[in-house]
Amino acid sequence: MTNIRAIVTDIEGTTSSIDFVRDVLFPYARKRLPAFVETHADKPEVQHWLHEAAKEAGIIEASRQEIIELLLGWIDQDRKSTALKALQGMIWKEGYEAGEYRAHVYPEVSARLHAWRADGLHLYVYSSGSVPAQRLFFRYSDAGDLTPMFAGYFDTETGPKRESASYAKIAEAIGERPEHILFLSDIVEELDAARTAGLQTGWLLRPPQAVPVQPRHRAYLDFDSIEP
Ligand SMILES: CSCCC(=O)C(=O)COP(=O)(O)O
Ligand SMILES: [Mg+2]
Repeated sequence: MTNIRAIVTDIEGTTSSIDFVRDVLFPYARKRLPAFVETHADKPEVQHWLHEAAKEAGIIEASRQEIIELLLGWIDQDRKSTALKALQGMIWKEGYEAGEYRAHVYPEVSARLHAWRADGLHLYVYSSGSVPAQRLFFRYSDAGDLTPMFAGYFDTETGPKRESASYAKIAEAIGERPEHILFLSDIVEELDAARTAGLQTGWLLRPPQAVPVQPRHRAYLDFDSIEP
């Protein structure tokens, strides 16, 4: 890799385990979502995202209960809906602040982020989780508060992660040429989209995943093997 000035990393499957998101965060949000919506539906931000969810599903006239059912179904499908992610983030906040869980990060990640920062690289996050959820995730990580490592955060309000236009927008927002940015993810379609926009790519294949014989992107088992 040459001339990397910025690294943009995905979260789930890249800095952190899919199991933590699936087995801790999603069930926490699922259990509390109905009461959260009933309690906070009068708040403009909550109202906005409930309306966006209904719009996305094409059910504008839906009752509150129908929207709750819709959102619970989306949690089960792991649908990367911007509206669902925003609402999940608000619910997770309560869990982090109550000390119910800490966000998982793989053991080598914190040291690597510190080393890259010390080398003058600028670090960013791009995840389907909402930006507030990303900030909470790294603030309450099991490696301590990692938010000082990151210069900025992007979510699907910038655009879907499998569309190259999203990466072009991120490069513009960061103020770096795409070829000077390394995007890290566990999802090959996201990496394909980033490459189409001109970014360099790194494919995190955390064990027990097998590295294909001819991977479409440079493959890494962990952050220690990445030399930007
Ligand atoms: C940081 S919020 C929790 C993760 C989440 O909801 C999610 O969808 C993560 O997707 P990613 O794009 O990081 O693979
Ligand atoms: Mg991922």
